[in-house]
Amino acid sequence: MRFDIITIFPELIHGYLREGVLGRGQAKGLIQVHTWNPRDFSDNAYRRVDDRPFGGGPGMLMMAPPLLAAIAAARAANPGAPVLYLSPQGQRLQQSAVQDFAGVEGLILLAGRYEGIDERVLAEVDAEWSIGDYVLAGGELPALVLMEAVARQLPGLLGHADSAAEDSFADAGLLDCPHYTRPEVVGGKKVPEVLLSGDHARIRRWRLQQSLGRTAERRPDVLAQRVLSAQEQQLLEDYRRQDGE
Ligand SMILES: Nc1nonc1C(=O)N1CCN(Cc2ccccn2)CC1
Repeated sequence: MRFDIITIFPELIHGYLREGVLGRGQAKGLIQVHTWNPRDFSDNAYRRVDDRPFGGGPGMLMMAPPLLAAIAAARAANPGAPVLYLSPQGQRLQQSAVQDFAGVEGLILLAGRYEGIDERVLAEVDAEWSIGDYVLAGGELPALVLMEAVARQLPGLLGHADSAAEDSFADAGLLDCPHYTRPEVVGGKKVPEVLLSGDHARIRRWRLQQSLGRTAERRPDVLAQRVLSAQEQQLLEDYRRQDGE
């Protein structure tokens, strides 16, 4: 899968790509990442990419011509890839969209800076996406968040094949269950005995029950989006009863 990132800070992207799952994905040839710097497409000697907003107002905006030229170059290198603009005005990125993106050949991500971009650039943007209702300094982190979430879904990218499939949100929208590892006792707290039982069916049931209970307690909005099976309803009732004890 090929990602083309349009950014005036390519090092913010390449620096992060040297480590972790994205770095390994590049090394394995599972993903290719290219950056395009609008400054390289600026038609003035100062490589200017921003200017004051018409109508006044604080801050600067990214000018359209360098961005449009960078988008055209990215499209030529990544034909058919949708152009996504990361911005607080976008639709909220959820795991369902991440899984859909994992199925495409390529993505072009536009990382904005300053107070935003000239509105006329949006004629070349297929969709706007937000990683959350807060305002960052630029779109590079959101682009990396989207890329990493998508890359984790690519077959062969993660060490343990199941880990992406077992992602809590990938498990049809439940929060993750508690996890434990050695030592068995920490601060007087023991590992739940079910996890030491070797009874894998019982362990699976316990983990599902914990995920259901946690989701009900912390994210009832997420649980409301899921139709529970009879077994899941029973597990959740038992969880609530134990919790109430
Ligand atoms: N939250 C987010 N989820 O995606 N992107 C963000 C985000 O905060 N940012 C910071 C501002 N940038 C520039 C900007 C400013 C105003 C309007 C449009 N663009 C975009 C990326």
